[in-house]
Amino acid sequence: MRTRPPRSMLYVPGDKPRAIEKALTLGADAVILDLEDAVAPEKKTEARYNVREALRADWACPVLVRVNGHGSEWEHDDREMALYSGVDGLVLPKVEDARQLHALQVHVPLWAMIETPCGVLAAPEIAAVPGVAGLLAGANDLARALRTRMHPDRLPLLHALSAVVLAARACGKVPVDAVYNDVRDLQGFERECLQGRALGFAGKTVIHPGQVAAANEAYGVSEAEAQSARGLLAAWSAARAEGRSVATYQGALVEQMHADDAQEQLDLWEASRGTSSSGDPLA
Ligand SMILES: CC(C)(COP(=O)(O)OP(=O)(O)OC[C@H]1O[C@@H](n2cnc3c(N)ncnc32)[C@H](O)[C@@H]1OP(=O)(O)O)[C@@H](O)C(=O)NCCC(=O)NCCSC(=O)C[C@H](O)C(=O)O
Ligand SMILES: [Mg+2]
Repeated sequence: MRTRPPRSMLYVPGDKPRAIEKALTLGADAVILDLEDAVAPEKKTEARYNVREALRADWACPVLVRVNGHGSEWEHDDREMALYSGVDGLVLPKVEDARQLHALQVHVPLWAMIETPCGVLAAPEIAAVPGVAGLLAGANDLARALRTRMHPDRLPLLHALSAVVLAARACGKVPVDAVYNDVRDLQGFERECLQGRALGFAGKTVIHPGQVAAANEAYGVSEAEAQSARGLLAAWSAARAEGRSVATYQGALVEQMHADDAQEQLDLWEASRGTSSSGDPLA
């Protein structure tokens, strides 16, 4: 079966049963049940209980749990509950040191959040840990730590965001972009998706039902893109049949890497046909 990285990963606060129930049907490629920053300290135990119950449900997509941070009083119990309940992966917030991950003896994929200056600087070692499936950028914590402000074009964060993409891609792992805070501003969200895709992210973390479809579309392969990939591959095959390793398609240079990219786009297009539950986006 062809697989694809998640286009959308929906955070759902662990202390909001209504939102958890709703998340079952929203069409996200993955759901992250959150026990960390979306849950107040006095609600941590209740949220962990809710998440344990939620993991029993029949989900159409992989379900991950974001546990509380390394060294927190809740981290151990969160992790044990999630692993015991059959979670599809753990999201680890504010990872700063690969040794933290090497020490974890778990059997599920790890998604490391890069959201501190130390995390950005250690991203290459974190991404290289064998159990790490992907890196998630955390723009809110990064902005706070860098003493910058959230900015429409994200200029102050671009270096860090690109560092996340570089580290993940260098290790064959999945880079996932940060959340967009203004849930009423769909246009701004779509703009940021396009920017994230251009930077090399494979998908986006989202925080509201209204953002899911737009992320799936922005990070998916459109019919027009698939068509163009087919055309490029035909031009490339014709050139190769004549012994050439350079071609043009619609006036632009085509070499092996362009053909590889077009083939990857076509594979993703095929994998994403039908519902989001067809195939495992996190496999
Ligand atoms: C951002 C929100 C607080 C907005 O809440 P609200 O104004 O209540 O939303 P709506 O009234 O528009 O909600 C409409 C219905 O949708 C459901 N809903 C809302 N959010 C979700 C969700 N995430 N998943 C599933 N369903 C959701 C509501 O229940 C309403 O349903 P109904 O009753 O049927 O009308 C809120 O959206 C929210 O809490 N979002 C998630 C916040 C979160 O998870 N935060 C933590 C992750 S982000 C982060 O930590 C950043 C990162 O670490 C960093 O550093 O950057
Ligand atoms: Mg954060």
